[in-house]
Amino acid sequence: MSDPSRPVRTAAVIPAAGLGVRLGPGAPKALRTLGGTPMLVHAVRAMAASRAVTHIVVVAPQDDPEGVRRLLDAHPLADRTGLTVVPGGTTRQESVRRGLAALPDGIDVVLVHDAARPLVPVETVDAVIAAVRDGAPAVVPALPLADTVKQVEPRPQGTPEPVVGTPERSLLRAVQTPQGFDLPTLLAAHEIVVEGEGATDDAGLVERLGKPVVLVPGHEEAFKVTRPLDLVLAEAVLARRRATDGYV
Ligand SMILES: Nc1ccn([C@@H]2O[C@H](COP(=O)(O)OP(=O)(O)OP(=O)(O)O)[C@@H](O)[C@H]2O)c(=O)n1
Ligand SMILES: C[C@](O)(CO)[C@H](O)COP(=O)(O)O
Repeated sequence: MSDPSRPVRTAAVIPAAGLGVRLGPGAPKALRTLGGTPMLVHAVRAMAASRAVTHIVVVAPQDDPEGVRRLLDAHPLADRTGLTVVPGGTTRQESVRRGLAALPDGIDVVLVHDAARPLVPVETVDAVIAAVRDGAPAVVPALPLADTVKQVEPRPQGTPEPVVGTPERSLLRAVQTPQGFDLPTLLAAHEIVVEGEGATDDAGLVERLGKPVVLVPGHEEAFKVTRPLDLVLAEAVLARRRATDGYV
């Protein structure tokens, strides 16, 4: 049983081992720069900006975790935040699992945050942490959709796809990261869901446990850098922050 007099300790796992195929040729996505600074460094700073986060585990591209450690050591964090770097796996789910295995003892709340969402504001991070600390086992930042969504019967690329339905848009949300969990819940979720039958996010694994997942408001600037146009938007957001907020 947990000791109620012990302070809650919060850590963040940052999966950063993806290739960034949709962004096009180049270095692994997390190592590409935004305003001259690697996207991963922005993402690590975004987690460290929350005073609640005491430790960060970065899950690095498999081929060079030592290089990622050197890169992060060259961009030091405040002393209150510990840092571990481990090599990633071939899927996001596997990378997150490796990050969870590297957490230090004594962590109660864990955030999982895509390196590919480098500009999430600290207010969003803190809102997720607060909701987990208030007792929700799984918390996800989310936004309403701007586009109408169609369900289709998939066809090979270039062939028109038949529409089979139009889900009611007001009931849909686009989910972001960081997603926050009480640690035993996320560990249990990763344990029961086998690779290949996974979900595209960690909260999806928790849903399969039958545990409640709740949403808090996401933020437009927490978008995922996925395609080349996202990089243009990220550069613009960063330039505005640097000009107006003294952001580094
Ligand atoms: N094997 C993988 C695949 C993805 N990720 C991480 O999961 C996050 C979300 O993934 P995504 O945006 O899909 O990144 P990529 O897999 O790099 O993109 P793509 O699918 O275009 O290759 C990213 O921070 C990515 O680095 C990871 O740690 N390990
Ligand atoms: C976790 C996530 O960012 C939530 O929107 C998303 O599911 C990751 O998807 P990807 O295809 O791995 O980028």
